[in-house]
Amino acid sequence: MTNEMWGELKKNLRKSVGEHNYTHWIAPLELASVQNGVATLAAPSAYMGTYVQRNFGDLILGELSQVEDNVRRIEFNVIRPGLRPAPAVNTNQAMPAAAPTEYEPAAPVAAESTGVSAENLSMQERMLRPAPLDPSYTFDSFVVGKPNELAHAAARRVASGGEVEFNPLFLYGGVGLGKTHLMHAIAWEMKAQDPNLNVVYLSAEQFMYRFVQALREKKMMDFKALFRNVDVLMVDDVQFIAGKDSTQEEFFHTFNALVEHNKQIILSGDCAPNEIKQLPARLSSRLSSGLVVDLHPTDYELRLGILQSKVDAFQLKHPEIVVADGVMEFLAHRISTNVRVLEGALTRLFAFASLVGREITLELTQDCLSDVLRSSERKLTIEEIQRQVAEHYNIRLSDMIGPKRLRSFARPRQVAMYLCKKLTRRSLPEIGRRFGGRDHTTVMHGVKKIEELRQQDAQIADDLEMLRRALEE
Ligand SMILES: Nc1ncnc2c1ncn2[C@@H]1O[C@H](COP(=O)(O)OP(=O)(O)OP(=O)(O)O)[C@@H](O)[C@H]1O
Repeated sequence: MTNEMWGELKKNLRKSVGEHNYTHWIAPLELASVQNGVATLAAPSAYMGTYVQRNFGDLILGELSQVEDNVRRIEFNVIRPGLRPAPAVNTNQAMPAAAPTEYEPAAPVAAESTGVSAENLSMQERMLRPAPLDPSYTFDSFVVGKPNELAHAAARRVASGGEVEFNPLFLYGGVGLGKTHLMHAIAWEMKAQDPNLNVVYLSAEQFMYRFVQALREKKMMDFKALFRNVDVLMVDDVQFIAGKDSTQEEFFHTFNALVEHNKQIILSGDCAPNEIKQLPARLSSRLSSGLVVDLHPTDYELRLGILQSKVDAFQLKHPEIVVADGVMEFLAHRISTNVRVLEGALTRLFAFASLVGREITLELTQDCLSDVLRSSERKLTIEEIQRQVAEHYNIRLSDMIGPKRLRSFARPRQVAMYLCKKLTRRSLPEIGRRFGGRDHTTVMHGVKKIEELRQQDAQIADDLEMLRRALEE
């Protein structure tokens, strides 16, 4: 991706986020690299990176993926004072093995904020310096629901210490579903039980970064010794090392040595080990040898529970802010992409409400979050609706679309037409075409009929509500 493309992309962002947000948050960002599906942006401070990630992360990702279709994630690096960011690199370019980088990876925020420069740290501190743990990522703040209950139970079991039962514990799932949160929670819990326990948490990218550093400084023996002496090793986003031959080789040896000594390993990834592309079979089978659990996409109830707990936490700090009825339900319905986006939306709402001193109403929510709501809008297709309705009424899809006028087919057909009209932006003629080439007046009649029945027939009203929920989830 070229600097020109990045410039163009920023112009689009400017339109979406408005002038004020653009000047403060987007304009200072530079694109450092796009590699292996990760776009790295350079921000002047860690705080800025975190803020942008939370509030505009999905928007930026959306724009980036229009230009580079393999971008799945964005990360932020901190520009060290006095250094300009490296020019944006071509995605096809492989990362030079030991290229000196002008950036600190995102994690050294702790060192930065305590004023300790990386150069002054000892070899041991540099190599094993864990990424900071987020104090808010604890078991107490983790909301458990059906989609994550197994992962939560496994994390709790591992955190309770004692005999190592599953090694490694491998947590996987889509973006922003709580993998990192659970890993930090395990680390906090273990440290609370035994403050002397050497728990090292870091991202796979940081593991690679340190490995490359050790190679460059000819400190491989130290690197090996240090990593093999930890009590608990946690590596986030392991898919990152796939295809990086020497890093994955070293990781494999570290992994084996720790397992051999009965040391707990906890890993996370965006998919199951056997689905990680370019990961050698022997490593993938080692990673699958303990307990592999996935975090499923959130459902409506879990999202509502998470929102409730976040609102409670916000209101502890800002008791003056009132959230009107229906706002959380609205957000839980409309933002189903991932929890990070949900949280970002809430943070923005609270910031806005506290600035203007107003109650958080539905209207304010829609105004303040119009960009997030737009980008989270799931584009339902007519086919999806037809399929769901056919399944609900237990009829074949072909009967729903076909010419038969039997009531047992005609009513579900009208329900499906009604939902297509309400939940998609398709025109009546277009809907008619997709229902076996029917005329738009037939669709209009069907929609009207269901609108009437909805008022008179509780069963139809229930069916519609259930179908709408299932489709919007
Ligand atoms: N069940 C939950 N309860 C409370 N907060 C949650 C829950 N799930 C996710 N979150 C919050 O959502 C945000 C994103 O979660 P987290 O960073 O753990 O996701 P992840 O699965 O590691 O994502 P990625 O794949 O991007 O690394 C965090 O702020 C986390 O606290």
